[in-house]
Amino acid sequence: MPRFAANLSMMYPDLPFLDRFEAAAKDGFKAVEYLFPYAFPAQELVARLKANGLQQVLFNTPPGGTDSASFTQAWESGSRGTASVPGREAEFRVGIEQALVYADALNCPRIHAMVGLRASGAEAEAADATLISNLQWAAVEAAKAGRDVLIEPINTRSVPGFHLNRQDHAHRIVRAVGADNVKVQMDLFHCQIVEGDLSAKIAQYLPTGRVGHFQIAEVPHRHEPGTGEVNWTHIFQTIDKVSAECGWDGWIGCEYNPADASAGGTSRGLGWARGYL
Ligand SMILES: O=C(O)[C@@H](O)C(=O)CO
Ligand SMILES: [Mg+2]
Repeated sequence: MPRFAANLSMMYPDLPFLDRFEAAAKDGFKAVEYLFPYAFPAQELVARLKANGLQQVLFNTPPGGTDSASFTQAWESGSRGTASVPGREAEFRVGIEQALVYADALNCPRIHAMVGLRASGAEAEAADATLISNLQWAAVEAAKAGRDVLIEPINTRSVPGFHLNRQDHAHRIVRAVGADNVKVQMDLFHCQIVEGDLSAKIAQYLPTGRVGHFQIAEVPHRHEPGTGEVNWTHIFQTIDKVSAECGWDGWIGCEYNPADASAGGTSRGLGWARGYL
């Protein structure tokens, strides 16, 4: 059966961030993910996980910057990662180091290194070369700590200018990096917008052993499954069937904005997940 993690950056928007752990646990989640932990002391987050019987299964490396104040600033000023951006290798390395410190404290097996935007006119080949060499360095550092590093194709409707948009591109990069602990974060929201053909893509990529994590949200609006164009029953059955065949036992992050953002709206919107949580 698919295992779902609550994405605390998007779900429970009516609650302060630290209170979202308890809300997710009360709704039956056993795991959480979110964008960034850096605004909080790691021990505060560990306490919330422990108190609510939750595992941390994913978070992102900083989007740019060189210390916790500039991480937030980088996100607010539109930086969406540095992994593929020539000239920002030092920021990338600081980000990986910082993420590994938190991953250790939170006992989180994987981190997502956001690939970044490509400036108009910048060479795609140069971005790919930077991405591969940054990931080769990150793979060694993460392996010492027993962590995986993920890259995620993101659609350009949501993030104009994002360098990595397609699964085949991401898998080409991962193969070129050539490290067992560098994998793809397969977000089916982005995949449906850019490529479609979700079941075939799951069946193609999951058995490669190079999919480290799934995320889901409905399309066209990034809301709960069941509010738009995707047949989620079929998708979850496909993930289940292919996982059973290839031995994949990862998590599916619920990375959606609840359609009802008012108090209690996230929990009321979990009808789609009742049989799974
Ligand atoms: O899909 C997304 O947007 C996220 O998984 C992310 O990491 C950053 O935008
Ligand atoms: Mg995502």
